[in-house]
Amino acid sequence: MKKIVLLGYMGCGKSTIAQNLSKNINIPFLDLDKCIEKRANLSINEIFEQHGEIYFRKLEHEMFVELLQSSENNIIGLGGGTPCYANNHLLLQRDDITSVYLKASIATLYNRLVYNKSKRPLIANMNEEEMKEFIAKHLFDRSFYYNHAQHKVVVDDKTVDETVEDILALLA
Ligand SMILES: Nc1ncnc2c1ncn2[C@@H]1O[C@H](COP(=O)(O)OP(=O)(O)OP(=O)(O)O)[C@@H](O)[C@H]1O
Ligand SMILES: O=C(O)C1=C[C@@H](O)[C@@H](O)[C@H](O)C1
Ligand SMILES: [Mg+2]
Repeated sequence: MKKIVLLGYMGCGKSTIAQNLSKNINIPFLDLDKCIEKRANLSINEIFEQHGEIYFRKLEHEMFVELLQSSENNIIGLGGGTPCYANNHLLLQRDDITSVYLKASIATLYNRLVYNKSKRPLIANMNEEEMKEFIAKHLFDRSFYYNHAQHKVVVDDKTVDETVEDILALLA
């Protein structure tokens, strides 16, 4: 089986869906954000605060390339911004991987992120109105990159199990 790469905006469910998919098909899950934190020995927030976003994007690209190079079979959950920097979107089209964009609407993303923003440095300090506007604009800008995935699964109004089923159908 090819490596499976899940991508999409912050809060679309990459980590949650990947963990469930991993249990279902018994393939290990690697969360790119967690791999970066381990390598840097700092949280994502600390990397942004101490070194800035450009440094983070460099680490993110290096780690993504490294994970794709390994011969191990796994599911990789990307960071929300991974496809949008360093030409990472082109890597999504490699023949030796299956890439899936978990597509969520602005409303779904807002509802999931509004009480869960402290560990997400891009939105951590925004109020509700600012967040709504930010997500709408940001998702619009990023969609170009997300749409380079080989497959798209809409996650709105679906349970975790339903989304996992949709991905399994793509892999069958
Ligand atoms: N049907 C659903 N599918 C996936 N996640 C859901 C669902 N319903 C609620 N959630 C919740 O949405 C939140 C965001 O999910 P998750 O952290 O997996 O997103 P993410 O894409 O990995 O975000 P990030 O890019 O910030 O790491 C979690 O709190 C999760 O429990
Ligand atoms: O959307 C983004 O740009 C980010 C999403 C998170 O997964 C982290 O990778 C980081 O907070 C940046
Ligand atoms: Mg995640």
